Amino acid sequence: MESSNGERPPQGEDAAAAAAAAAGSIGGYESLHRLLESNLSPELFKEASRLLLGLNCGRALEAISLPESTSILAKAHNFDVQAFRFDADKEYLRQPRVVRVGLIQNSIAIPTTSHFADQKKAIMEKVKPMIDAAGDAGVNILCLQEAWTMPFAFCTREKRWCEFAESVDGESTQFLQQLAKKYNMVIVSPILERDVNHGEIVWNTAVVIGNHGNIIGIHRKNHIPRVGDFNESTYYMEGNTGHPVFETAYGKIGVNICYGRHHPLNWLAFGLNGAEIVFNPSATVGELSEPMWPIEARNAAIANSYFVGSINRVGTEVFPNPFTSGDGKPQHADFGHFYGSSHFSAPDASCTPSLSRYRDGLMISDMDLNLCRQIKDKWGFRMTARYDTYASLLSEYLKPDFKPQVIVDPLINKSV
Ligand SMILES: NC(=O)NCCC(=O)O
Repeated sequence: MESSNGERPPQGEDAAAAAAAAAGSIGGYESLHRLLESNLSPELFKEASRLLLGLNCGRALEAISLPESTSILAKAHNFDVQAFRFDADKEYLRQPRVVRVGLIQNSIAIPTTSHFADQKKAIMEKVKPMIDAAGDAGVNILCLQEAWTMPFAFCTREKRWCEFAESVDGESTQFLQQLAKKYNMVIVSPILERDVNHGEIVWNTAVVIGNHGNIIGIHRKNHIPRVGDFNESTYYMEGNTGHPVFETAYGKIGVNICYGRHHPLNWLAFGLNGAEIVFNPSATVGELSEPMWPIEARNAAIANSYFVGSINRVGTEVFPNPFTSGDGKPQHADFGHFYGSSHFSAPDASCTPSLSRYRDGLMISDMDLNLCRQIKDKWGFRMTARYDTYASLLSEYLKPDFKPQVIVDPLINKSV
């Protein structure tokens, strides 16, 4: 059946998703992939997928099957699960290094007007079955979304939301440490951090928890947005942890938190430090960034010969007090639609389809990390980069008397 605007409503969705679509929500179609799948012939869909998602080792990415318990949890708790496999070529001197990696995207659990303690508890209760599903599926490294323990309240500029901040070894870390140990899984936990040893200031931080439940280290968000309603500079400053790469039991990982994905040199720095997988836990809305979303992480994976796991939260979060965007438009009480669409990108330019644009989800991928070096050998980007010239340009640029290297056409004003 077609709607009045000629679009087919989503197929096989749950009631909430169908209601969102019927209401004309920007959530509408679940993903580009599913939109194409439901509208193209199988033959054309295969070709469109090849063009959009690329090929891995000359083939379309294969879906992998997961244990029944994962599907049961997904059904019972109404989240999307998708799982794929990235291969690498066979090598004679190295065994394959296959790791199973997971990404979790979710909406908040109860209204932002609820007691803060209840909100946090409800989110943790909501995310727990998704972590259990990842654990049951044998995920080795799991990453949650940016500031996962709270609504993304920074649009409001109200300081009371700072109450969600926790010390690095606080409540959410302790909760995840048990699960990391239980499932022998590395967990990346992006939170609002309260730095108790430095004047109780607040940071946007990812805590990296090892598979023994130990805290391996932290990374603080390097680039703080000042765009649209993303007024995060009201709450925390640019991070002071550089570009650490955490060598875990399953591979070398980095975390490029949200807005850092717009900065190619930020991605580069994790690559120079040897990352094999970089996570990009995010919170971003459709009107602002959706056209950029499938491009930036994928480009970073290609340019730096590593895998990228991109995560965005889901849903529309409505806040108690309206705020303005400082653009002369009417005040409003929500950011807009967080469009989910979490996915993986690989160094060979292939990528998975995305999770739902409006449902909670768990994306799982097996990835042979040998692909990183194979692609470095094939394309030689590290070898052909001109780091010396970039470094000297950057050091000149930082000087107050920097002059851009522009050669003006002496005939620029001459009429023809
Ligand atoms: N959380 C965050 O940094 N959002 C900024 C908006 C964007 O980068 O799309």
